[in-house]
Amino acid sequence: MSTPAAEHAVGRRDADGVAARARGLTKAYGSGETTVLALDSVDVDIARGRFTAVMGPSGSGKSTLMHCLAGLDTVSAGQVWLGDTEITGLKDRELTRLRRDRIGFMFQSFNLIPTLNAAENITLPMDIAGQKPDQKWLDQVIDTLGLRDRLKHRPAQLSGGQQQRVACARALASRPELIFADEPTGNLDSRAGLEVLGFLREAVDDLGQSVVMVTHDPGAAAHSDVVLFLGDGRIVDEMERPTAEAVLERMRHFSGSRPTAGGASDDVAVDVVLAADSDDAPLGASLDASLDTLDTFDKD
Ligand SMILES: Nc1ncnc2c1ncn2[C@@H]1O[C@H](COP(=O)(O)OP(=O)(O)OP(=O)(O)O)[C@@H](O)[C@H]1O
Repeated sequence: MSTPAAEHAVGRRDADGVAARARGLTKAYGSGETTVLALDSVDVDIARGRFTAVMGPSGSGKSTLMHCLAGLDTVSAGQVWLGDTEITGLKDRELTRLRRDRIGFMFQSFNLIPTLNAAENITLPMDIAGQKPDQKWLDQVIDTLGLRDRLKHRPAQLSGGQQQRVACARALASRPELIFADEPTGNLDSRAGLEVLGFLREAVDDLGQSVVMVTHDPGAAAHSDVVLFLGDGRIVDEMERPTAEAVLERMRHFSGSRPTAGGASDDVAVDVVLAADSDDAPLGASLDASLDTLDTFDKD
């Protein structure tokens, strides 16, 4: 999945400002002796119109950072903004509306509703919100993602890659200010994963979207404009125009990396980069995941 940074244009950095921002962002889980400091006073700017990857060893705080930036989790201290809106301190109802109207989500598990076809899944968040999609934009997204002839198919009738493309279209449908993608290629074989990364890249380059992607895969991170490296709840490094090799090298030298259940995190990264193509993409989205989706796009 290695793509030299030079192969793609750098997203429109700085020109359009900051899509999300955090200052002194601190998140602690638990209390007393069992407190875990998942994020330790993080300052970060997520540039608008760029593709940002977040990497780091298991337990370094990647998901927590994404959840706090997306208003899916509360913070212990510090401030978070989406564009000019400070989201820390918003009430649940306001946060739900902000997520629904201004943020797109992609998850490793696709989170599609099994009983709805692709077209219905794509517009579900907007349907729930009572919003009418901009048909011209929607057509552009559907064609860019190559989903035109799959719109009537249900998730079980689609490959894993196609399901993730539907999830990508769903995230793009309302033209959100920022798309958060949590391991979007984690359940895909490397060919389908490459495709999805290519579409995220196009969403940034051709459609002007802003994307933040959490990944363990240096090959996936190489599709981004900039990689933020987390270690022990802090941003410890940043890499512009990453290549898979440079990211892998950086990960190897990580200090404070914590072992995962399956082995050291660096080994995971190496495995993913070296993994051979496989055609056995997992199919089907679980009902639990689908219910999570409904929660995420909750009505107000
Ligand atoms: N709900 C929770 N309760 C207690 N501790 C938590 C909770 N969620 C996360 N943590 C802890 O916070 C730290 C950061 O977790 P986080 O999931 O953000 O890491 P990560 O970098 O995304 O990890 P991974 O790569 O394994 O998904 C970890 O030590 C984790 O155990």
